[in-house]
Amino acid sequence: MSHGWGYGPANGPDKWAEEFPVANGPRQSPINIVPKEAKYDPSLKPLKVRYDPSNAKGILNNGHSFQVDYVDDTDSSILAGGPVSGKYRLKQFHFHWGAGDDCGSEHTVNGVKFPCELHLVHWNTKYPSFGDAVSQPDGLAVIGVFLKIGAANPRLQKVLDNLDAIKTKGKQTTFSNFDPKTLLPGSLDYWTYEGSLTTPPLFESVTWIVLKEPISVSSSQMSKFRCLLFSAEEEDSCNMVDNYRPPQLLKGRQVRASFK
Ligand SMILES: NS(=O)(=O)N=C1NCCCN1
Ligand SMILES: [Zn+2]
Repeated sequence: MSHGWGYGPANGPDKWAEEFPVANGPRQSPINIVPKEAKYDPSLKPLKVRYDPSNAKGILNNGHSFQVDYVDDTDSSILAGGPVSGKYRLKQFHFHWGAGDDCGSEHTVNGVKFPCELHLVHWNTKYPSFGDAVSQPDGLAVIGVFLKIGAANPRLQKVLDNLDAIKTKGKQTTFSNFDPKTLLPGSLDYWTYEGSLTTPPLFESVTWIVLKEPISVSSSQMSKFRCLLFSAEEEDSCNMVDNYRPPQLLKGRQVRASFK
């Protein structure tokens, strides 16, 4: 690829394998989840999630999405239990969304796309850092949460209120005192499978934990996501929309359910 990866016709998901051949690997993400084909696993533990709001550090337009970064030098914001062994530290959360309310999520359920999907990215503390963990087969655990059009979400709005300050690629601003647990639905029932990063370098290092229950977002709130730009301040403007990879082949993987 003569230019960086992205989501356009010249540098989008269909082209990623040219620079990142693992794109055609055996455990790529996202996938289409078929609930009737997911096996209930009674040995799966409940998810344990505890975040310290004071660990919130900043919010960044990285040119592909926007992310909220967390201080991860202690075990104060942790995911444990569920399908993972040990403790995974929260690194950041970000979203994927569509140009309209009819698409945008990366995972799908029975082929249904949601308008947006939240990813909370955690790394395995058996490794010294995120950078070390990101390429290990048990290095990351990402919680995926679907957003469904409905009532405006006041907890999400606290994040969206900061997007005007990071409109263009590379812009960042401080973002403090935010507990991402407030973005989770009431039920922590989940599907889980072994997969990958959904963006380059597409490392096959992710234990995916996709929550069954969506959270709400209003159509007006979705419009705020779409005001962000893929482009930098001095470049021609390109709206940040459709920043999602489509579902990939399951290649024999089992999807397990934490619920009956
Ligand atoms: N969408 S994803 O699978 O979370 N992909 C990621 N890539 C870079 C590091 C964080 N996450
Ligand atoms: Zn993601």
